[in-house]
Amino acid sequence: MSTPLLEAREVVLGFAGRRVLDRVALVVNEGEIVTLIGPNGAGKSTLVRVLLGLITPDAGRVTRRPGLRVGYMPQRLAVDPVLPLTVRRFLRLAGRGIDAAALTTALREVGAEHVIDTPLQSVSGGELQRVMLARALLRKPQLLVLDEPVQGVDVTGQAELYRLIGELRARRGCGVLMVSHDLHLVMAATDHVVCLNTHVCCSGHPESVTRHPEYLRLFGPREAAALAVYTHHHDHVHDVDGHVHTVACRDRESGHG
Ligand SMILES: Nc1ncnc2c1ncn2[C@@H]1O[C@H](COP(=O)(O)OP(=O)(O)OP(=O)(O)O)[C@@H](O)[C@H]1O
Repeated sequence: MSTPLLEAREVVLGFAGRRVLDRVALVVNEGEIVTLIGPNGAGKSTLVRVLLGLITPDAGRVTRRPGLRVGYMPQRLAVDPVLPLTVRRFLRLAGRGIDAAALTTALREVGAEHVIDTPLQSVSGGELQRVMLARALLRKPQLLVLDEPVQGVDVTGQAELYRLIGELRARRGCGVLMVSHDLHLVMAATDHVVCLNTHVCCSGHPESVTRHPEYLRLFGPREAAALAVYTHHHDHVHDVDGHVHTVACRDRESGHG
């Protein structure tokens, strides 16, 4: 097997003395879709930034394949609402040397060619996510990093976006690391799930994770997941510094909790 695109080991990070990431490990291989799930404030976006090299961890190691081309779709887009900016112009700002053909191709690939001359502020939630995806594709990435790619999109649109992400992976052979809140939809669209709550609570192939007692205890029954309701039952608690205190400890095959 070739070397991973991205690998994190024993990553630790704190903000103002509060631990946000605690000995986190994660691997993304070529052509693999890895999904980070976890409740609000679990450290998902922070971990993504550490993996991208935007934040240096306090301890641990992040290894990216040398010369790795990454297409990053951030969680938030800060665009001045009064700035006259069409989709075409917004995508041009993504980097030097982006020609008209590349721009059209990327938009066509995500099914959003029709909004090319629409002001960015006027596109729908689903169209905006597709435009952001097109922007990430412009770098011809070997790894796509998507932070909540279906936010602001209705359930049907979410399923379509996950299908599109799967198609892009198949067509381009790139790896995908994404952050999601919707367990139900993500389960069908990912190869590997990492459940984060400061530390890795459990991880593995979605099939085995969904059968894993720890997963069931973390996220409740499938119906609850379908409603994207987080019922995060732990056998441990986190103190104000983010440290883990075990309430009832058991050895588990995937992850520690
Ligand atoms: N630059 C920062 N300075 C201080 N604290 C921060 C900073 N960035 C993130 N945090 C804190 O770190 C914790 C993890 O935040 P993060 O955004 O990574 O969580 P998340 O899992 O992505 O949450 P959500 O699902 O709500 O997007 C939060 O408590 C947040 O307030």
